[in-house]
Amino acid sequence: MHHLGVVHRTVARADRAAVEALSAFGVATVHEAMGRLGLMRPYIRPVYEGARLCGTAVTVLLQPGDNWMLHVAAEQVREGDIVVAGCTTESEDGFFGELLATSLRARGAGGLVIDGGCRDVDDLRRMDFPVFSRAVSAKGTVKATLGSVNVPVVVANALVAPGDVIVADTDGVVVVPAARAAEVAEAAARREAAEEGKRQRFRDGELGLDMYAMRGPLADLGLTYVD
Ligand SMILES: O=C([O-])CC(=O)C(=O)O
Ligand SMILES: [Mg+2]
Repeated sequence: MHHLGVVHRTVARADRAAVEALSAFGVATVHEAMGRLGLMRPYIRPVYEGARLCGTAVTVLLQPGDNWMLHVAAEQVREGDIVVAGCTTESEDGFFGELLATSLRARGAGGLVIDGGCRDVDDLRRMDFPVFSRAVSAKGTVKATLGSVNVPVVVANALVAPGDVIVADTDGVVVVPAARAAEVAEAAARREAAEEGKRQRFRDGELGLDMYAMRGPLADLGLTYVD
């Protein structure tokens, strides 16, 4: 089967309870909890301050300067999905704006991640429809070439399969494979608990040098203090 011109209607979405659990954590915690994997490149940024999202991926493979497949994807969206769009070739055009956001929201989508451009940012902020993109661009797009929906897509260096969990906040975007969602949520909770312990010790004035037993290894390497 060709990779372009295909729409998969059946998606194995990550377990809802696991998605809900992951939504409580920040991107850095989720990334660490899954073994420092799954991060998109940091050029993908929220289009307005404070945007955040968590949900299951409906994936889109776009052609440069063409947003046709976003409309095709809208029909495949279910409550709690995030539309995640990669592009066959780098493109910063404004594929997405408030009209498409209105459509996606009506279908139950919780946001968009796009390795392309986005426009109508003031409206998106007012709507509080979270979008993470590589660019903001007023340049319009056409509807002329086929891409695909719900195929595995590489988005900003991260492989996204339909149904994977996407978590995005001010720190970036992380992809959790659907099969790992519950396990990663548990690891994230353990990590947060451990960090709370460390936070209290730092607050009390303890130094990382002592907390992490770093003095010995630093001396072994010959770190020298000079008065
Ligand atoms: O219409 C478009 O092509 C993109 C856009 O600005 C919108 O969705 O509002
Ligand atoms: Mg518009």
